[in-house]
Amino acid sequence: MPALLITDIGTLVGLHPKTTSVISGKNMADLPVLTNAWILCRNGLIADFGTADCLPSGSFDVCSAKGGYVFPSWCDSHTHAVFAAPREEEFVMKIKGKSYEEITAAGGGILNSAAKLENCPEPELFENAELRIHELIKQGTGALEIKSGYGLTVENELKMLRVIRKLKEVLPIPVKASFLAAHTYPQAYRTNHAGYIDLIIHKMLPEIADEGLADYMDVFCEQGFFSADETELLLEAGAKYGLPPKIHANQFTLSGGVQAGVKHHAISVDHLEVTDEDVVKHLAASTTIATLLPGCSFYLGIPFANARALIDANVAVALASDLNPGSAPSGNMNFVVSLGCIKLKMLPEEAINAATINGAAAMQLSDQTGSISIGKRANFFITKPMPSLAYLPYSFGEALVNLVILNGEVY
Ligand SMILES: N=CN[C@@H](CCC(=O)O)C(=O)O
Ligand SMILES: [Zn+2]
Repeated sequence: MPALLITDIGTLVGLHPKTTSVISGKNMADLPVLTNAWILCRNGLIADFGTADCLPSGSFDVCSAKGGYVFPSWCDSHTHAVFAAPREEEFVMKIKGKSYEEITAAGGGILNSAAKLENCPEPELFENAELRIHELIKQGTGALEIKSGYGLTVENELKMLRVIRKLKEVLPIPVKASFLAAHTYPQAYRTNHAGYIDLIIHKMLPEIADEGLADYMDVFCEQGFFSADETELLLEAGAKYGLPPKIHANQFTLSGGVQAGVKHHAISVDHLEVTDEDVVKHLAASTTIATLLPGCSFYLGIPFANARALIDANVAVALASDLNPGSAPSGNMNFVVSLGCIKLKMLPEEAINAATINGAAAMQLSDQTGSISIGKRANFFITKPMPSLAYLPYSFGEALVNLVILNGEVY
């Protein structure tokens, strides 16, 4: 593969040193940039960058950024991107005034997706997801976490995780898999919670570990789903198989999920639409990342997470899409960054750090992506010319990504 030189970059964004793996608190407002820049990609990696007054010499393919901004690819650390079918029937119920809980009680929700997935052959599930993810890549996403959790039986959880494994093999971006059988109780275990937890711990986990199908252990810790005690039991079981936690916590209530996650050294606790001082205190005293999902709040009409309190307490905040058919049907990270600014009151610099380097950290990928640093994967996107950095989140909904470069090649 020939080296690729990108010239005429208006502003090159996110020049954190390669040693910076995560950014917390007030440091999140610091987003180093270089104007009138170039970047050189070799062997799939960032080989060098600099300013237009000292262009590198040698023979390369050359591509002009035409004055646009170059951003490190979005690192979307929380998605449910493998699903069989959308659920726009629930969308219409929602428009008519039904809540997420009411829709779930009426046969919608996670069990609706599980029924659709049960009837979807594995090759079709894979093709659907692959197409969906290619659309996300065109919108700037360059690293992705994907959860199981619409299987809820041994067979169907394995089906989901094998689809994710195949996606890891064929996609040009790094992908991480989280095992989320503890997403809800399947119908057969509605009144036998202990039985389902037993199935997860003694049947699913050993098989998944045996095939190396998951990177993380996930639990939906929420009233009506999995309690904090059940979450702890599941996290302990996951740890025995070497799966660190990344969990759903405090989406609707103070579920105890944050405290359970922190206690078990979670890489991240995600959602946090509901927080209190104790939650913030626990996160501040830990290295656990707070991953906020404003697309879910926007779509469901639930409160937005208190990003300011978390940042003020020196917590590392990441932003992710939560792409799923029930509570966040968009995986467009440009919109997520806009919501981070508009609804979470994050500065553009904070939101961009949250969706790049901190997203990478929430997937333990910041040694290879999430910033423009020599030696990292050459994964970035070029925008149309913009008047300023803040213009990207400001002009929400505008398609600003002009060109995507992955592994040093035009995508
Ligand atoms: N909260 C739990 N899981 C998903 C929603 C899943 C669904 O409704 O299908 C979420 O992260 O929002
Ligand atoms: Zn989720």
